[in-house]
Amino acid sequence: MREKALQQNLSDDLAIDVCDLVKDFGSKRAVDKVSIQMPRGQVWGFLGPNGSGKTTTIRMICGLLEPTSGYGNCLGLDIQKEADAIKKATGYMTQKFSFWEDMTIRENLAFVARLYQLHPIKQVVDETLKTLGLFDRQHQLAGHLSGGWKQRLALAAVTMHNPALLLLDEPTAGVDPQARRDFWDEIHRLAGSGMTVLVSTHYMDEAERCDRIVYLSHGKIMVQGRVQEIVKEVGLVTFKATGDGARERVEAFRRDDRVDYASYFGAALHISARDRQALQAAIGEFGDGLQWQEIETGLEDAFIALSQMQHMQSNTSGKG
Ligand SMILES: Nc1ncnc2c1ncn2[C@@H]1O[C@H](COP(=O)(O)OP(=O)(O)OP(=O)(O)O)[C@@H](O)[C@H]1O
Repeated sequence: MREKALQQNLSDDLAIDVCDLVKDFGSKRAVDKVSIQMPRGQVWGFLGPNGSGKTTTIRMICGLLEPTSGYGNCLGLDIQKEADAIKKATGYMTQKFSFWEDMTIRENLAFVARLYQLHPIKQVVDETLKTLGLFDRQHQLAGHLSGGWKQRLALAAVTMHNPALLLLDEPTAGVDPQARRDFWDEIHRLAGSGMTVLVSTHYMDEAERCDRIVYLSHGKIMVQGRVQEIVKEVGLVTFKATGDGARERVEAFRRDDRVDYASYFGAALHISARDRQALQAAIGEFGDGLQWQEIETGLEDAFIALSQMQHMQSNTSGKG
């Protein structure tokens, strides 16, 4: 009854408007009271460690999985009562999107066009091939394509019916950097034409290309906002050290409780903490002989620190 009353507060102006979504698999809570209010026409990134609940949330949003509790709308449609209409109005690219490998690109797309009852098939397929830059390869077998072209074919298949919302679950996993960049150009082109895109990813450069980020951990939203807002909210101070022996000091800093995060990358040691004084004290103790410089905290540093903090919190509450 209460949910029904609350349901009336959902906004049709939002592409996704879900509240307190919970999903339990047996005794395991995969998604824990997730609420997302996403305006139309934007590109949002869905981030979080493996198993944090991204796929499960996406599947509930597009009506493929019934929530244990919670409610919401997707494109103004009730995620529980209007799942069929949502499926028609969305494009969902799963992590293991599959094709008929022994069929050509054109044949695969024609098959999808028939599934969606798109007419006239030839014209729809021609347009899709041209828009996605697949026309010259239309007669290649899907099974012979490289990872990047396979993902492009998958994108063609899920956007062919011109969905209002595109849900992409780690679409560029295992794809080389140039192909990832091309894929993201396509995503922004689609967003420019009015499509709303929610994309889960583990890549920071991709996260930085999103209008907003939602970061999940253990089924809960830990933080959301623009990249800069998130970095600020995590509130880390970061120092970078170069010089002989920088790499060898990583372990010492990692073991130190005053340091939230230590890592070696870009030929430099990076250490971060929320407590500046504590961090400087640690540098004073273990950082001798290195060249230190304070730098802006990157998104990756912020996320790794977040997941480590969350990990420590759950260990502590587990012990309690
Ligand atoms: N059908 C299922 N039955 C039981 N447990 C499940 C099922 N689907 C997901 N889970 C569990 O729910 C949790 C969240 O999984 P989910 O796939 O949503 O995470 P994810 O953030 O998408 O992970 P990844 O980044 O690895 O894709 C995991 O612990 C997973 O093992």
